[in-house]
Amino acid sequence: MSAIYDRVALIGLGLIAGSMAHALREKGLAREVVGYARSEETRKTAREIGLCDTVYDSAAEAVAKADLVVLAVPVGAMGAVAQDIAPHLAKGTTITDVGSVKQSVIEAVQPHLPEDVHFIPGHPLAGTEHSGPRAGFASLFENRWWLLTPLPDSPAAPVEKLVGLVTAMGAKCDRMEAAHHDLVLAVTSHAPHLIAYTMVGVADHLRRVTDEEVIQYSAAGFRDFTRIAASDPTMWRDVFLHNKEATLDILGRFTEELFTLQRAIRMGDGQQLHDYFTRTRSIRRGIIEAGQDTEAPDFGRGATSGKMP
Ligand SMILES: NC(=O)c1ccc[n+]([C@@H]2O[C@H](COP(=O)([O-])OP(=O)(O)OC[C@H]3O[C@@H](n4cnc5c(N)ncnc54)[C@H](O)[C@@H]3O)[C@@H](O)[C@H]2O)c1
Ligand SMILES: O=C(O)C(=O)C[C@]1(C(=O)O)C=C[C@@H](O)C=C1
Repeated sequence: MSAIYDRVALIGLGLIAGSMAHALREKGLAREVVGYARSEETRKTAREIGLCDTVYDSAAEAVAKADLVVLAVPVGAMGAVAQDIAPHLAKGTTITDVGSVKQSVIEAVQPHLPEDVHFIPGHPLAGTEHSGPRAGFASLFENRWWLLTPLPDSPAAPVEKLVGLVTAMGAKCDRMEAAHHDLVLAVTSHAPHLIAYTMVGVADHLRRVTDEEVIQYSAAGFRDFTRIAASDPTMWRDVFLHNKEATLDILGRFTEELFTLQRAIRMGDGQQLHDYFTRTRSIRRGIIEAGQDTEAPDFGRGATSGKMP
């Protein structure tokens, strides 16, 4: 593939920026990929593994002459990074970010940027529980959604160019309004992470009274929770603090549903439980049929019965 940008500057060299570096270089989508991370240790590791063409000791040097700058730091650090790089951005540069929350990032970043650059917020819906410069891999974005939340005055050409880049990395691109993004992700990503963290916390308390049995005999369902609950603490602290309203709204609804199921168990209402689980099973099957979970086994699609056995 031919290069789409001349010089891409990645700010923050963890899982997402690292995966972008691998994908961009493997597919030849940028003539030069440069980077910067705040910690000296991260920069050292990135140099050792040859993550970028050049890793700079300052964000200012990294963004100079870049035609695309990607902010790939925790959501709570985006504003300070934007302030730091703003005086060094070339006219006409596109700035995007990969933060898991969009409204608060826009509020934190946009005021610092000069008028002659194009800010196009974004969010790849792809990740793992791993973090840091060694965690990235080129295929992370393949067949995954990459949402862009362009601002009302974002000109079409830079947006189209960025759509071209993310699709060339293998992602499926969609555009969305930032507030809507934050509500959707509160349901599909943020609240589920908090529930996983909580469930593993509960098991950890229990472990102390059951002498390691909870861990020793942990079943597959619980193990899936532990994978999610191993995700980066800084990243997730920032997600919850910056998508407060939507997450609290969804957690309120979650608590209501939980009480309903709790009551059904207490009352021995098997039909209610069965109906509920039948509905949720069909959601899982819908996701698989839509091709969103390519690793899931085919478990006899369409065989759902609404009746209790
Ligand atoms: N991990 C995921 O599953 C995932 C998925 C999609 C989007 N995101 C978002 O992408 C962003 C990066 O996440 P990640 O998983 O790559 O995190 P990560 O922890 O792997 O990497 C973050 C990097 O940012 C650097 N950093 C932190 N503060 C900095 C600062 N002030 N200035 C410069 N560098 C700084 C760290 O040194 C680290 O190299 C976050 O905003 C996160 O919400 C994460
Ligand atoms: O697969 C995982 O480990 C993830 O949690 C990735 C995941 C998610 O799907 O919730 C996490 C946060 C992001 O902002 C986007 C993707």
